[in-house]
Amino acid sequence: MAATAFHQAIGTLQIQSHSLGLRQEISDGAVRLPLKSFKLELGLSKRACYGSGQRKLSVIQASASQTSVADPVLSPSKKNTNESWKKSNEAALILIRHGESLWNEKNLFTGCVDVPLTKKGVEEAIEAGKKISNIPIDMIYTSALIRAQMTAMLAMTQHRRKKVPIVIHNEGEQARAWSQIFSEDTKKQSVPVIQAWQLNERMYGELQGLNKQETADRYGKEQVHEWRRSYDIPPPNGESLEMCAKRAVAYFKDTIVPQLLSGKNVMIAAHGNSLRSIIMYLDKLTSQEVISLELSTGIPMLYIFKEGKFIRRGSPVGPSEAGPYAYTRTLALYREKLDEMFN
Ligand SMILES: O=C(O)[C@@H](CO)OP(=O)(O)O
Repeated sequence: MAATAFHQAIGTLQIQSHSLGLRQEISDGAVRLPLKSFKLELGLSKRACYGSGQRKLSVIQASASQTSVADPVLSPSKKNTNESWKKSNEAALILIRHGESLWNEKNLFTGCVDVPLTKKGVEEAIEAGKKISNIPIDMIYTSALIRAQMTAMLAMTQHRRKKVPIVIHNEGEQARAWSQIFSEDTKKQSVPVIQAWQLNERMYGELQGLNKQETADRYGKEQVHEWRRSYDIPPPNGESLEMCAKRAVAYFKDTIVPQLLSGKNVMIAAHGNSLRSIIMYLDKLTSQEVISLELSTGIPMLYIFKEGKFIRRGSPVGPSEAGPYAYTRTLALYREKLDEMFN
């Protein structure tokens, strides 16, 4: 998939929802919002979809008629692949908070302490992988912490495209030289995994390793809630969400957005607070609104990057359902190609 081809993409998807048979609903059943066009979706409530405890958006019906093919799964030798790909003018962005860690289980402040997943966390990561198994992924970004890396790798074991996630070692000349791949075909069957400390969990300062309940008992619930969820109040000697955002959002804008602009579909596996700061940026949440933003472990969130805008598509539903593929023609076609290739 040529990066330049993406820039040449023409035309926009302005398909009326009636012709697609799309309906959109808030999954608690309380609100139903028929979409007039994809564009209107931009006007949906900012807080419509975060994690299992919150309201979720899901598409419940789709019958898109498909005419052109933006086809990243066709083998490179097949004709029309490049031409077809040029027609795609969007990229998928998947955000996943890691599965439950051993310190989540113990209710300890974790921050930048590098703790692995529990068995439940492993299962959550695998479940998350099933949910995104039909969404194209060309690049993976994880934090430098093992719980996010485990989550990304376990999720990829479920992907139907069966590309191999390969950790990129850029830490020195020798690391680069010794990890080279000498087959272009093999490279095409792999997904680079970039590890970046900037995506790490917020540094929790002197709370790291303390029990959350005991800390609340000692310092008061309100104080601890301020440390945990306010935008600009840091925990003792730690990072506020604002400080975390400075590095996480800067990395997102400087490194990840250019990949999306070039048409690459990206997955980010990171943490409650580094992802809260990125979502705050993507959804233009205020410092007040971000206080109530909670992310569940192992629930993937999907955004479509199109014409320079991020359009939240909600949490992908089960792989057997139409789910988020109904949201865009490109995703629907990608899934159709996977069905052709692997069924
Ligand atoms: O302990 C942590 O590192 C984080 C995420 O688990 O906790 P909190 O929910 O308080 O931000």
